[in-house]
Amino acid sequence: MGKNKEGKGTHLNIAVVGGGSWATALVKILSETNDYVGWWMRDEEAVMHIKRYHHNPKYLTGVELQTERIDVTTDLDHIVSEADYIIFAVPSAFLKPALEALTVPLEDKVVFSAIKGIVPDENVIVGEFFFNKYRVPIENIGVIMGPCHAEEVALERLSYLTCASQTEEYASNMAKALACDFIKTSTSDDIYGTEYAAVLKNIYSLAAGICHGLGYGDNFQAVLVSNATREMKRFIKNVHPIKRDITGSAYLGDLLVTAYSQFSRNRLFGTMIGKGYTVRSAMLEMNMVAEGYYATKLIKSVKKDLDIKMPISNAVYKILYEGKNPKKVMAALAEKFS
Ligand SMILES: NC(=O)c1ccc[n+]([C@@H]2O[C@H](COP(=O)([O-])OP(=O)(O)OC[C@H]3O[C@@H](n4cnc5c(N)ncnc54)[C@H](O)[C@@H]3O)[C@@H](O)[C@H]2O)c1
Ligand SMILES: O=P(O)(O)OC[C@H](O)CO
Repeated sequence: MGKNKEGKGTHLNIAVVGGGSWATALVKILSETNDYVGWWMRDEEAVMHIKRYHHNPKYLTGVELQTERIDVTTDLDHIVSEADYIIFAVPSAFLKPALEALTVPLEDKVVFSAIKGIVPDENVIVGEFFFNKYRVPIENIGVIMGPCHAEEVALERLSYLTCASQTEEYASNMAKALACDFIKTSTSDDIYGTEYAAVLKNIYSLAAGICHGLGYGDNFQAVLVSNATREMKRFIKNVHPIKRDITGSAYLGDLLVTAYSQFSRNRLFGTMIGKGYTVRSAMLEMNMVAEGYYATKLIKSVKKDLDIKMPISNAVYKILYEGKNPKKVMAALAEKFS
């Protein structure tokens, strides 16, 4: 790793996999700081559009991309072969299908997940999925987490990201690669805790949205978020008991941004449910993916052998997957809060 041509950033052989909002935001950041960014997306028309007009036609369309530094393609093998560090930013529900095209090994790569979800059928977080299915050593796995909406990256509003890996050098290299005028970065070794926090905060954001849609006010939302923080802490402590400060920005910070922000996909999805939309109609309304919808179901399988009280996740499950009345379920949940 060294300075890039303008001497202002770093150079890592790095690539981003994904064509949505977060992948686009990460490519924008990395092309500020790196000479070269590989970028895979599945949509050939979008690739042509980006090369010609320097904008993603579907996501963060206002962002002008520095395409002279970006190698954008639908050829996943090419992107993976060229890179040492690969960031995955495909919604968890589509990760396995996206990887079907991959024929080159990942074992010798440094694999970072920017995905905040659980892999369907496998019922594991993304880091574990790459370890189990692609034989990526745990030391080569990292995650990029923290309270950061792609839309605010597009606006270059100051944001903070946490790069976690059990190999300090990889976390630190990624943190340097992502740091720019509007992104501050820090490192961590808590790859499990930060990933689970990001999965859970999406479910709690759905709950916040549902309650907002039902007409609950700020006073109640604050109590919901306090209870969600405790639920998150109980869960993470149980699945990966190490010393951590749950009030850190990759844990509580991410919960707060997703529960309160106007940009939150999960909160928006939940708000629609609270207002009476069906799951199907809420999905059709959104051009984007609310990860919490999938996580609500999958976290149940992850925790089935664990004795952890998770009243908020259970309430969201009842509403989304058992068709229970949101008003009644949230009223019953509210009785359990303190
Ligand atoms: N958007 C953010 O601000 C943000 C921030 C941090 C992390 N993340 C995480 O990044 C990941 C990607 O989220 P996003 O916000 O970029 O998603 P998005 O909703 O912006 O984009 C959806 C992506 O999924 C693809 N897709 C949609 N339907 C598909 C299908 N049927 N098969 C295959 N692909 C399909 C689309 O082509 C697009 O690339 C998620 O895990 C999310 O939690 C998002
Ligand atoms: O708030 P959401 O649901 O759009 O999630 C996006 C990011 O995870 C926020 O950090």
